Amino acid sequence: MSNFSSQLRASSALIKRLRQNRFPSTSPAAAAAARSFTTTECNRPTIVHKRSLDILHDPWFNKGTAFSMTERDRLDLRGLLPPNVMTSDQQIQRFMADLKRLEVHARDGPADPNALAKWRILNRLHDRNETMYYKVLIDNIEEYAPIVYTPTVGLVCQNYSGLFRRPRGMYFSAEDRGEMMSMVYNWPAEQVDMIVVTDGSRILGLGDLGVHGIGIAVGKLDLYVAAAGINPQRVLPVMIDVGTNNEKLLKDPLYLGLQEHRLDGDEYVEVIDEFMEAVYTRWPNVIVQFEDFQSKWALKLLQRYRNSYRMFNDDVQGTAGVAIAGLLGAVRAQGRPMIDFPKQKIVVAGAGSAGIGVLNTARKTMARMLGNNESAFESARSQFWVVDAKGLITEERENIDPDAQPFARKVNEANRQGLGEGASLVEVVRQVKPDVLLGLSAVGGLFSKEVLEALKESTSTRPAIFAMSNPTNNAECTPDEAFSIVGDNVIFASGSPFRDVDLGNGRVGHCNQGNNMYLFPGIGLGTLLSGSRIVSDGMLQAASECLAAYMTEEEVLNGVIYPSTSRIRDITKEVAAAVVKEAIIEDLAEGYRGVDSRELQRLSQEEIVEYVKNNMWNPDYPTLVYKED
Ligand SMILES: NC(=O)c1ccc[n+]([C@@H]2O[C@H](COP(=O)([O-])OP(=O)(O)OC[C@H]3O[C@@H](n4cnc5c(N)ncnc54)[C@H](O)[C@@H]3O)[C@@H](O)[C@H]2O)c1
Ligand SMILES: O=C(O)C[C@H](O)C(=O)O
Ligand SMILES: [Mg+2]
Repeated sequence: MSNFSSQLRASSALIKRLRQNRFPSTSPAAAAAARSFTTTECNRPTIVHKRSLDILHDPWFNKGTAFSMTERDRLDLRGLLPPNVMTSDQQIQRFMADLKRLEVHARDGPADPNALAKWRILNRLHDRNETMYYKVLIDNIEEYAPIVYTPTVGLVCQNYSGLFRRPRGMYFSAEDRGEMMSMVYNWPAEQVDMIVVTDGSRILGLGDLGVHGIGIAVGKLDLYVAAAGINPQRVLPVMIDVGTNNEKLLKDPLYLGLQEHRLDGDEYVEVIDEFMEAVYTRWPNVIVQFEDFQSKWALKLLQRYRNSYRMFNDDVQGTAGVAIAGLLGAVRAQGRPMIDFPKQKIVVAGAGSAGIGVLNTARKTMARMLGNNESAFESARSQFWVVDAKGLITEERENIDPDAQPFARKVNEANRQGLGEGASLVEVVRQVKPDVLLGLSAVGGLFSKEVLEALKESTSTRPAIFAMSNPTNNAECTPDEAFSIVGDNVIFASGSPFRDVDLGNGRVGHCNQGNNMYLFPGIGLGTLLSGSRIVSDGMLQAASECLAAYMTEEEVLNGVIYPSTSRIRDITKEVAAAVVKEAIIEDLAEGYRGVDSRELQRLSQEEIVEYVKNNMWNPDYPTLVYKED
């Protein structure tokens, strides 16, 4: 508890913080410093140590037909390319014409039957010319995020053995024990800023996909580049292959990973420890994002590493922040102030790492609003009803998961509501009449007609449904079902993208995408640019509050509680700036590159945003200059 209280002391009241500018006005010297250390790197030529075909086959440096004639001469490329020098815009037009051919017979949107074919075309571009790939992605993020990221990335992981062409990222397997410290030097980049690592044990809601889960790390890092502007030469997707418990993969002769059951217990932890030591030895400043580890390990590994390494778990912490921002938006959408959040009755279906992450953070947020003390923390507990595969969790539950224990309903209290241990979701919704129904269960269709009918009796003027499980088929319900059964007034968010619903008479039922993509890129970028050695609770809270405050009053009243993906680069910049600010306030910011902590302290709020913006990579071709090794 004392730890919690000190976090609370470190941060002032939620509402106040949302709009507060706690930074002193800037001195001319600080402003000049901000300008000088934000010079972008892309103006400088890039030195390369290869020429000729080696350049064309290197996606980091290849420009294809956009190599100018002088550059072709300088790099021994004359005659190796068609003679017409193209601009990068012309290249993109040519590429897009090819990509769009697939759309002639396609329904657009998430159920696009050509999604996998589009992924292949984009992946081939990624393999041969990274700059152009990210330009296409950034300029068309709304259209292609669902291809390179959720939901198509799930399909890619499921079909990875057939789709695999060139490797991307690094694989550390149980067979590599004792070798990782040297293996890590096989990666060609001297500098790595961001690693996304998975062990493939719980990919989206698709279960254990073993080594094929590498696709999720690649997809997350695509967003790091596209949304956060992390330099693509400084990202590293990692798969830790400790085996798989997926019986189909164990028997599949075409499976690409270790065909043995997963390591467990101390043996498992030793592998992850060795990996962490190796990557932090080579790249002491790297940030490691843990992704799609099964819940059994996700929370334990987070506790193990979070105070000693610069790391976070996206499914636990990123998801929690996105959910809180959405929950606060849902309160505002009812025409009530955010401070009413502690009055919300919330039913959560799913008590895995994602559900528990949301519950812990929501409870702390309520407690802060209620007065930041133990009794506030205790009273916040009673706002949650948690249902897992065995039904309502009460204190009567045998062998209760210690992480779910704090949310078990007291038996007397549950009985008074006509509920008992293991009560079904529909019974719970009927009796509780919640304001919010939030799903992180990975069970598609869990919010059945019966459950949604029961939600019609909600005591809220505007009930909210968060069907957050991924990919599309795992969503607890669709927006069509939500609006048609519960009513036009409902607030709806889903983890995977769905189309808005036509409610007739020109009215639209808005489908929000409640996905951790709105936070993890900004958390990573903000941590990087602040130089904080850890990712603190305060930094995560600042990220979440920034997302909550991003939506205007008018938007939330119209049921829009998350921004559209087309704004993801802007929201990520703001989130990163909020994270940098919080790191400065908490005295965690040690600086980044030429910028030391004192210089960071002197920056005004606007300058921090500028600092972040100027350090975001843009997909422009640099001039290449050859030098011998
Ligand atoms: N939208 C997002 O940003 C986001 C972020 C993280 C995770 N997720 C999604 O959340 C889902 C869960 O992730 P996790 O790591 O917590 O998984 P998990 O498998 O560890 O947890 C699933 C939980 O759901 C419960 N459950 C299963 N069947 C149920 C039922 N019939 N009724 C109620 N509860 C039931 C299980 O008992 C368990 O507690 C996945 O689909 C994942 O894609 C979404
Ligand atoms: O990957 C996503 O789309 C969100 C989340 O991290 C998940 O595991 O479902
Ligand atoms: Mg995930």
